[in-house]
Amino acid sequence: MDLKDSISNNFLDGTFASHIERKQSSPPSVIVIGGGISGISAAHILHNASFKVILLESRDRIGGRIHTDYSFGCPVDMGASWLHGVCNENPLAPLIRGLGLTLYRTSGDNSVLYDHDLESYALFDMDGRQVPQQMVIEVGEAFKRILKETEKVRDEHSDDMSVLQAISIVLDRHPELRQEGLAHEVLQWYICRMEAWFAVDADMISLKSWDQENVLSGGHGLMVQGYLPVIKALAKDIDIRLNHRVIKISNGRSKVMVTVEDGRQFIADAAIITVPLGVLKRNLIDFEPKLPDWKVSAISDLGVGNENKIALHFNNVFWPNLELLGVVAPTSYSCGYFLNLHKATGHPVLVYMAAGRFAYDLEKLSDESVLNFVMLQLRKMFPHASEPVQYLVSRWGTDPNSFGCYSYDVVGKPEDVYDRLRAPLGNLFFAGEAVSMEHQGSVHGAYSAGVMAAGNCRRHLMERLGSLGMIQLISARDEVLEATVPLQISRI
Ligand SMILES: Cc1cc2nc3c(=O)[nH]c(=O)nc-3n(C[C@H](O)[C@H](O)[C@H](O)COP(=O)(O)OP(=O)(O)OC[C@H]3O[C@@H](n4cnc5c(N)ncnc54)[C@H](O)[C@@H]3O)c2cc1C
Repeated sequence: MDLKDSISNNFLDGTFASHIERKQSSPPSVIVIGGGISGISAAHILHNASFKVILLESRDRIGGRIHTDYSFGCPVDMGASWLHGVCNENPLAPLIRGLGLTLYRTSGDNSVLYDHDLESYALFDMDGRQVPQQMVIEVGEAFKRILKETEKVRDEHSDDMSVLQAISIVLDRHPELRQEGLAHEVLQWYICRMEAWFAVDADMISLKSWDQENVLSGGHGLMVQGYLPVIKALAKDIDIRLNHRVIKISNGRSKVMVTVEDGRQFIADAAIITVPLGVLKRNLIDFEPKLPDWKVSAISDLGVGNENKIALHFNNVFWPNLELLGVVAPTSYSCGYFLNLHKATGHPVLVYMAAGRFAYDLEKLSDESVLNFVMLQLRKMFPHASEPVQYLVSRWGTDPNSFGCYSYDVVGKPEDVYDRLRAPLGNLFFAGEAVSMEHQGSVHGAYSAGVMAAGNCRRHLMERLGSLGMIQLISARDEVLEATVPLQISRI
């Protein structure tokens, strides 16, 4: 590219940086770092507002922690798969219904413990015997009472503690809530489900924060066609550069210069950073000037959990028509469960889900060993289970593009951690699921964070660069209101 091309491109090679003045008539330029839903939504908004936008993504694909795999001949989400909050207030609802995507609702508003209605799962013990449904229901009730009692423990202590610690205090106080034998294993399974929601073990979940999330109404719906169509729709017409791993961000008074792994440099009026918190924690991006201490401490004050999925594709369906098939065990670490995609999508696929320390431990094994382990679990329930014809193993914890699955509140989390994470630094704006105070760890939270960062960046540049009459400002909200088709939900 010659100098002339570089200038007209507006994203300039660093060597020419000192020669460049932004032409009064040219639109402001923004570099978005990270091509997950947060970065893509930010780029989409700014692109529609006639800003010059370039998106730099380290992987060879877009979507980030949304990763719909099609190698089974059907969509399988190896990252996010549920829309949490199947309601019109969900910021993603208009887009999803506009695209005509179907949701399979796995739970209603009053679902027991987060995700699933009791009627649609079966638990088995280590010897493959099904746990009587009455016991599953009774222990579920006991678990709810235990959690209710932990609220008193919370009120009594000014310092935060882990949910596990609080449960143990409650069980000391209320021996009648303790469970023995098989019932104890079922209680561990409920704890395992809770750990899966936060993607960390119960000894790391904050008692003060665990139930403070503003959960949207409408229950939880699986994206039957996968999440990728949402990403593709938002990514349309955006200048996306794959295999561009950002290693350095220099934040000047009027320009931001971004350097990628192979040494190429891009310059724009502002940048929006949406890389995962796990990546920021590893200091894989060099900031110049260095990030202030309050930002560095915010990055370390929020946790990142881990969850992995092992998807199994079979020739035939040998399991019952239920949504979840669980194995109970003496510890929550040893409990496990399979999501039955056949019920939701009609495809013969089971997805084993592992969270917390266990998810990290699985990543120490080869794919083949992981498969062997998961098949052992499955054969506890169904001794004659056939071998899968294909399988997939995720490794979100060690993937250098994510280093974890999503953020969680650590025990003793400072109140203002989200404000500090989100706060811009001059021409640098921060988005991504981890900066979403209300809906952290979710796709819709990441989306909203991207929309918000784009809005803040746009306002900042308009103030800084003067009035931009030529810019046609189209907000996400305007587009959203056009979609009037209802959400398509099965199993209501
Ligand atoms: C296993 C799993 C299950 C989940 N289940 C659900 C669910 O059911 N429902 C739900 O709502 N949410 C779920 N989530 C969470 C949800 O996927 C995330 O909150 C959301 O997708 C995050 O989007 P993001 O844009 O903030 O980050 P990401 O999607 O991670 O995007 C960040 C992008 O930055 C890129 N990047 C990293 N480093 C660099 C670099 N140096 N330079 C350039 N690019 C870089 C990454 O490759 C990535 O594409 C799940 C996540 C996982 C992993």
